[in-house]
Amino acid sequence: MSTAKNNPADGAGIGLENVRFAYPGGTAMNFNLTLAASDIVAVMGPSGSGKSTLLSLIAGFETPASGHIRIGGADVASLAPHRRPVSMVFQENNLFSHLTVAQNVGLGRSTSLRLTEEDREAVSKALRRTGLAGKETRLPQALSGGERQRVALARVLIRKQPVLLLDEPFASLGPALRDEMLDLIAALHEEQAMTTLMATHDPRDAERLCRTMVFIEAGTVAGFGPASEFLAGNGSEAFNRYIGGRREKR
Ligand SMILES: Nc1ncnc2c1ncn2[C@@H]1O[C@H](COP(=O)(O)OP(=O)(O)OP(=O)(O)O)[C@@H](O)[C@H]1O
Repeated sequence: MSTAKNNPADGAGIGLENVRFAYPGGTAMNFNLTLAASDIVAVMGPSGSGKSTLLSLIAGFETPASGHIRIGGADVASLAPHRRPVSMVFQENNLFSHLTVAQNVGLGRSTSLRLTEEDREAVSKALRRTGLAGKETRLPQALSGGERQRVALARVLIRKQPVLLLDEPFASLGPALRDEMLDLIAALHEEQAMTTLMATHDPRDAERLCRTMVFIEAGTVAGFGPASEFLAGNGSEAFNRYIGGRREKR
């Protein structure tokens, strides 16, 4: 693993220009957003505002009705999800239940699991890096929730894509595991400098990890700027109302 500090060449800038999308019978969404290469970004906003949809559009799981999505300057609109330079980690179900830990990670190199010696070494290294050495032959159901998410991150590591999308990846974990995972992502970002977007409802996640805030409301980017400013209450009134509501719920 490289110990190099953030190198902008490792991440890719992301640009969404008038990206229009609606689920059948759903509200019209329209996203405009420019993110610098290697930024680490919190995507926050009320439930149902469109955070997961935004990530799915970038990953290619949803197709816009119109507009442009650029990654590293290239329009990725016509590329299938597996051809985009993107890795994505969901809240759960990131792993194939019939494959071992090592095989699930190996999929990051070869979807047919035809792995070279170098690939196998990369898998072992990624498992060591994520604290999973010794668990190579386990099936996902024999792991804790935190371990399963670490397997998903090990796969991200060996894919080495310039963009990482995290859709509430720690929502099902307790506070201690959550902190451990945030630290792991911060360390991976330090090493690989991938442009990272994390959808979360928890301002503490954003505070710990993110430089930039994207605030989504009703299917559009309603706020954008330094995360520290938003979290200090200097972002927008709508963001403060949203965060205030969440703080009262705790
Ligand atoms: N597959 C789908 N088909 C139809 N409507 C959908 C689908 N997925 C999401 N929606 C709707 O689109 C809107 C945006 O959903 P999305 O999941 O992007 O919100 P979110 O901000 O990620 O919410 P949450 O914080 O609750 O995860 C919601 O009104 C949701 O009900």
